[in-house]
Order: sequence, then C-alpha cells, then structure tokens
Amino acid sequence: MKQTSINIRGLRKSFGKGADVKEVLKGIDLSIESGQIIGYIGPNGAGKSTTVKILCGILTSFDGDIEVMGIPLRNNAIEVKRKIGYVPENGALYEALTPVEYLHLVGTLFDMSPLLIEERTNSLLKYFEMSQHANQRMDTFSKGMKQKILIIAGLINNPDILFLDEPLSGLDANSVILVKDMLTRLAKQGKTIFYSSHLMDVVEKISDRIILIDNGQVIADGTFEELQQDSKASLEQVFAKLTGGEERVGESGILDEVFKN
Ligand SMILES: Nc1ncnc2c1ncn2[C@@H]1O[C@H](COP(=O)(O)OP(=O)(O)OP(=O)(O)O)[C@@H](O)[C@H]1O
Repeated sequence: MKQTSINIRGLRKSFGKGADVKEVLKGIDLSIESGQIIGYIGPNGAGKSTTVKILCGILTSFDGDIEVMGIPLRNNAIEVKRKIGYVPENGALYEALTPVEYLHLVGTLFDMSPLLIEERTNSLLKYFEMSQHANQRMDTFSKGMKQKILIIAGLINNPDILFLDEPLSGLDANSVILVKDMLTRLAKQGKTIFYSSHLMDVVEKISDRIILIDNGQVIADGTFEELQQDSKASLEQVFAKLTGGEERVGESGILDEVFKN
C-alpha cells in the first residue's frame, strides 16, 4: 500500500505587516504519496519556493497543518529535517572547503558515522563524475560543479523525501541526464521527489504528477496526460494557457516601440 509522505491542509503564508501584508499562499491542500516524482510548477512569484521552504522546516511561521512522513511539522522541524533532503535554488556552499570536507560537515550534522559519510561521499562523487575534484577547494568550481555538490549534500542522509528547487540550473546536458536518471531511480526505491523547475520539457518527461500553482493557489493537479485534457499540447503550452501567458505574448509589441529608433 502506498504511504502518504506529505499531507498539507489549508496552508496559508503571508509576508509583511499591517498595510504591507501580502498573502503568498492562499490555502493549499495536497496529499502526496511516497515513490512519486512531483513537478511543482508555476509562474515567477507564484509561491513555489515559499512552499518548499515551509515543507523543509526553514520557514516556520505558517497557517494550516502539515505532516511530513507522518510527523506534524509544527514544533517538530528538526525531526522532519532528518528525513528529508533539500537542494536549494541558490545554495550557499562553504567555498573555502573541498567537497570531501563540506560533505563531512553535512553528514556530521546528521549524526552519521565518519565511515558512512566517506562511503556515500565517494559513491555520490563518482556518480556525478566529480571524484577527481574531491579534494579541490570549491571556490574554484563552476556553477554546475557547485550544483552537483549541493545535490550530493541533499542526498547524503539517504532522505525519504528529496526537495529540489530548480536543481538543473547550471548543469550541462550530460549532467541533466544524470540527474533525471537519479530522480527516477530514487522514486523507484520509494522516495518522494518534490521538484520545482521552470524547465517544462524536463518536468513533462519525469513527473508522475504535476501541480501547477498560480498566485498562491493550486490551479491544476494531475498527470501530464490529465493536464493536456485530450489535446496534444506540450506542458509549456498548458502552462501558458492556464496562467494567462498566451495573452501576454501580445504585449511584445512594447519592444518594437522601445527599439524603433
Ligand atoms: N522573505 C520574504 N519577504 C517578503 N516577501 C517574500 C519573501 N519571500 C518571498 N516573498 C514573496 O512571496 C512571493 C512568492 O515568492 P516565491 O519565492 O515563493 O515564488 P516562486 O514561485 O518560487 O517564484 P520563482 O519562480 O520566481 O522562483 C513573491 O511575491 C515574493 O516576493
């Protein structure tokens, strides 16, 4: 029987105070099963990163009820963090460290034994073709190399749920294939992948379920085929249709005006 890994009821989140208060999440209800790849998509500013940060226990003030792996998130963020991995959009690495040193630090925070940290570090560096850079300071790394280390750090504790916020940024085509393969394998092992990205072609291909949010609310939720509604539309076209992107294209006439001289 499938297990519910994430259960969200009536999630609301506001930023600011008084007259400047802005409600960013406006009542989100979701139930997510283990072993699925969830593509969480939406326009810029829709509330994707905010949702992920709440689910990972980083933003602790919110309204509503959330359970992660059966644990009520409120007041139990540390316990939840032990069971999840998080690959942030713009993660800060300690760049004066080498990958081996950094991953040792992260593994130690999870109370892992030095031997287990070393084994996982070596295997994951090998998978991401980074073994030859294991002892090189990360301030010499390219964006994509740093991104690979962030992904490895998100996996080091063997999490039940992996949250990824735009994980493919900076990765070359071969590395994108590696990450897609990795996510599919992890889901087959029963892990939940909760994945936010603007790369519609990737989301379309790898997601078991796609959740589209706009303006803090879920506006579509289903498999890619369900979202297509018997059309042959790509996910990019479905996205544009549901979020009003098609109409905005007309405003590109502004550019002709700006650059007419
Ligand atoms: N700490 C904060 N203080 C005030 N407003 C915030 C804060 N964090 C996010 N917001 C606002 O919340 C809204 C949702 O932001 P969020 O980062 O969740 O969007 P997103 O869907 O991840 O967007 P993008 O696709 O551009 O990454 C935006 O209007 C943003 O300005």
